[in-house]
Amino acid sequence: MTDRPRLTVLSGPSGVGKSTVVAHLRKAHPEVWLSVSATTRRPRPGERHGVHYFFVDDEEFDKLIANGELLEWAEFAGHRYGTPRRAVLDHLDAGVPVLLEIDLQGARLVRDSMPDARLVFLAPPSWEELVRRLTGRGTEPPEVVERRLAVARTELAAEPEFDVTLVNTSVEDVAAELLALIR
Ligand SMILES: Nc1nc2c(ncn2[C@@H]2O[C@H](COP(=O)(O)OP(=O)(O)O)[C@@H](O)[C@H]2O)c(=O)[nH]1
Ligand SMILES: Nc1ncnc2c1ncn2[C@@H]1O[C@H](COP(=O)(O)OP(=O)(O)O)[C@@H](O)[C@H]1O
Repeated sequence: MTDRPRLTVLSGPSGVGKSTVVAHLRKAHPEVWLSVSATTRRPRPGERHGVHYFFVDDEEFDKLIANGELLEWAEFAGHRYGTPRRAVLDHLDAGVPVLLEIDLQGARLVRDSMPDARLVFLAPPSWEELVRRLTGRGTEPPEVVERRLAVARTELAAEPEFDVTLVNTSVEDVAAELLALIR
């Protein structure tokens, strides 16, 4: 057995600031490898194929599942999202710390298949602040925001399942705490 670095999974409700924290961390620490997920959702303005996500259609996603190419996958707010298995294992084998930013269902699946993974929950300072961030981001129409907030209520209840909780008050502080956990 090689001495593999640990897999870190960052999860938390939509709009809590996962992408913001991860972007901040990676800017200062590009040595942390962030898995790029496949998704059937359409790109938002500025999102690039292969950088933010691999944007695929339903048929391509079906193939990824059928070929066993996904470490885990889940349906979230009407779209499917999955972690390509090979790249994660290759980076871990090469000694590179790997970070996954995935939803609660995916975090549970990783916990079951890779018990050594460390599960980190990103929590909002308050419910009101979560609503403000998700609405303020302005990337989704009101009905999608509503759907994501409904999911967020159940996701917040799952916090005790995680190894660590970080409260996203300051992006800088949380990114530093996350880095310390990854290393
Ligand atoms: N299970 C799983 N969830 C994912 C994956 N990639 C992204 N997600 C999660 O899917 C949810 C929706 O992501 P997205 O549409 O980009 O919205 P955002 O996170 O609110 O910006 C978030 O909770 C992501 O963490 C994946 O590969 N697997
Ligand atoms: N610590 C923070 N304080 C204030 N606003 C934040 C903080 N972290 C993130 N945000 C803002 O909240 C919104 C949602 O953040 P985002 O990273 O897109 O969340 P997620 O990836 O969890 O869905 C964005 O507009 C972002 O700028």
